[in-house]
Amino acid sequence: MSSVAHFPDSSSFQQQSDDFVAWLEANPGVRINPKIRLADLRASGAGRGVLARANIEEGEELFSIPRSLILAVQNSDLKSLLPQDVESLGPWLSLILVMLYEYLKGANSKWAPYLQILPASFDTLMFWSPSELHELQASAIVDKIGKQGADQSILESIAPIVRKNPSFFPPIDGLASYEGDAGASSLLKLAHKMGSLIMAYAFDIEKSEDDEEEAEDADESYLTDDEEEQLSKGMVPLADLLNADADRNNARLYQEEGSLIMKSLKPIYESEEIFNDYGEIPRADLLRRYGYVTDNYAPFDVIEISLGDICQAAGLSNCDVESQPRLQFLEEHDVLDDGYVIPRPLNDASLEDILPAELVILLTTLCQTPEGFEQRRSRNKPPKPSMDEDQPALLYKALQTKLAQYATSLSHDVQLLAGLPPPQSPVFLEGSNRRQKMALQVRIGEKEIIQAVMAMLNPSGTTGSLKRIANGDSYDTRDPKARRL
Ligand SMILES: C[S@@+](CC[C@H](N)C(=O)[O-])C[C@H]1O[C@@H](n2cnc3c(N)ncnc32)[C@H](O)[C@@H]1O
Repeated sequence: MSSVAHFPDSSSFQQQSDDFVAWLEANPGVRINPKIRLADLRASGAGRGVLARANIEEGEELFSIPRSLILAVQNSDLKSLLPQDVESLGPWLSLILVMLYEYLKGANSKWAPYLQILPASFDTLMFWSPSELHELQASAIVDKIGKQGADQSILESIAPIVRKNPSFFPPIDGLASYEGDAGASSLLKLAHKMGSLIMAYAFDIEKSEDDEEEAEDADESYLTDDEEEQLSKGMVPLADLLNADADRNNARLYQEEGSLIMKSLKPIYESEEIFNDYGEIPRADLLRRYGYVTDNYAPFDVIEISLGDICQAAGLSNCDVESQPRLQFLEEHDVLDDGYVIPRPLNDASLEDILPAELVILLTTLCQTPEGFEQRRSRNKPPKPSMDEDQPALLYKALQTKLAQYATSLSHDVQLLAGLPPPQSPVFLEGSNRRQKMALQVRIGEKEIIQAVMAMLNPSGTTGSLKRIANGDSYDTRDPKARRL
């Protein structure tokens, strides 16, 4: 959630919104439907958002932003100031570099009134302290934050350019340069701020036909089978001020030749909020990427069970492919993963609906008798996924292992949550308290899924038949994060 504390100068919040809208409207090619307005939603923890002033019809244009106004590598003069090809840094790092440049230009940046309204601090997981992250307990999201990797990329690819060009990247925080530990730490802080803005605000920008022709002329042999990888990122003023709340989505951004146009997807009534779509993301991922959660995303929650947990439950001493022939066999057939994602079972979903085929193949392979496995191996074919025999017991045991890694029980967490202010309450949680609450919501969702899947695997609630996978009893929960090499 964007809280009061996230905006640099909260006292001039409204003035900054007004300046931003005035700046937008002064730019040729910008159209803003008078039926919408930029609103202050800080009281509900949502920062700025866009509301309807009047009833809006389905398919109505809400606003149009010319491509030239997108804060993107192509539109910043940085690319002509540096000798190197900025775009070759890739979509993320190139935009981080350009945003650093524009941000450090201050009032001289073409995007100054826009940069001014963007938050200066975030609740995304990248910024959580170790003790705040601890509140997420055994959630697999903790291993997906990627701070170390991001630090390394910034130091390797961005720092040398920034350090070599102090006139384009003037040091801040009273530093003489971005050299040394203090310089590196100041640069990392700034670059993470830009990276986090990109993560929560930027759009993947499809090329306009003109750009595509230019790219073809420049390099006719250019080919890619992963178009998404090639899409550049851009910050689209106003379009990125729409919040999102799962299925409350009522608007979409259409990328047209010269401009990007936001249109309503359904009738929107006066005073209603206009919501974009951030996708069907689990709350853990919403927290990682956007730094907020709402209960409307709960249906998209998932759990991830690691290969290590499953191997442990099966009684294997480790999950090294080299020393475990069954894992090696699956690896050779490209059906072995480090972790398996199980979605929340909704609407009478069956095990077949929710369990990924690779997981069931792994369970089946681990449950085979030595003779059965040898036969499979000699036929050089992984088994067909099936949950007919010992597989449910093995998965049940692995889920028990997973559940035991969370420090508190589901019922304890539900009680804790009940003691906190509800979403619509006037008491608004700030800082670490809000983070704690969001972590609680995430881990409750994950524990609910684990328990629901366990109930599906063992509907009678007995553990009699589960004893068949007996040699896994010695599992050691001190090594929950065992990873395949
Ligand atoms: C694309 S921006 C939307 C504009 C943002 N509210 C602002 O004031 O700058 C995405 C950020 O808005 C906030 N946000 C989006 N949807 C939200 C919601 N339904 N509730 C609370 N915060 C939300 C989150 O902080 C998220 O990282």
